[in-house]
Amino acid sequence: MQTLVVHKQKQTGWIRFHRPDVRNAVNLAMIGELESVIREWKNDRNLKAIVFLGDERAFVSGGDVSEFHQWTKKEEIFPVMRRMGALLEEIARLELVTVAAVEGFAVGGGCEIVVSCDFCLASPKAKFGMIQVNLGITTGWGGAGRLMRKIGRTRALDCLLTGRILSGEEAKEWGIVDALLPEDGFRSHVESYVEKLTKAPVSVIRAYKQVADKIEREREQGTYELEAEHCAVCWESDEHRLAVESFLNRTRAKKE
Ligand SMILES: CC[C@@H](C(=O)O)C(=O)SCCNC(=O)CCNC(=O)[C@H](O)C(C)(C)COP(=O)(O)OP(=O)(O)OC[C@H]1O[C@@H](n2cnc3c(N)ncnc32)[C@H](O)[C@@H]1OP(=O)(O)O
Repeated sequence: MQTLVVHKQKQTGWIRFHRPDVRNAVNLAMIGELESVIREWKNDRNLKAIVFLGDERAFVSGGDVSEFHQWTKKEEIFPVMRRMGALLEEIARLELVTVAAVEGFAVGGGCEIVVSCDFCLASPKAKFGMIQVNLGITTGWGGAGRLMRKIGRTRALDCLLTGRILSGEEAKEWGIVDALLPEDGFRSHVESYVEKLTKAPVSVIRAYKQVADKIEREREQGTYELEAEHCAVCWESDEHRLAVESFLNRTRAKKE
């Protein structure tokens, strides 16, 4: 694997996003690797949980702005958005406890990954934001619908429309983060927390996850296809093109 570091420990699978030079941005290689780990682990009847984590600087900084900008037409970007949206839907529906453990930035698609997990554990230094609006686009991976279901329509619309960045503490107050864990020894605190969440037998965990999934299905359809479509339409706009150019020029200018 080139973009992920994965291992199993006891009955928990650990997936660490690992593209540190671009703050763990999601590119096509990462989507492919994530699909293959999830599809293998979802059939492991011994596994109880999956923990997603990044590093101290970033959990995930969203889609890879440079790589994805080879595609400028909605017909080109829509399949990429829908593919990642479908993967997050699969993650949300796993019969395993899923945990996002966040130390640094979880922005854009990174925040969409967070809200597709059952739990979010964060360091006080973590930062969360649905910042897609700053690029003149919407969420493309189903995160808007999930955020609305998780923290309520008004707070979610505030995050989505303003692109505000929430600190770990604010995100806890807003309902995105379930527990704040100390920055020092963050990973071992995550391990202990996950150990408590996974005391139950596999059959109990799977049963409760089935119930949670059934309730979610009955309440409403997932919105990832709709979001992928909206995002693909916004992708073609001048606002988006200019915002991306400005982000890429900013990082180029820092190097000069
Ligand atoms: C496309 C899918 C869509 C969705 O459906 O949701 C999205 O995800 S849209 C949102 C895309 N993400 C962003 O716009 C975030 C961009 N990144 C940042 O704002 C910042 O990098 C950060 C995450 C707040 C971290 O800031 P900082 O610690 O100061 O790092 P730098 O900004 O200096 O970045 C270091 C390095 O990494 C590159 N980088 C960062 N994020 C991305 C990214 N998402 N895609 C590609 N590259 C990224 C950045 O260009 C720097 O590169 P170098 O200058 O070459 O070192």
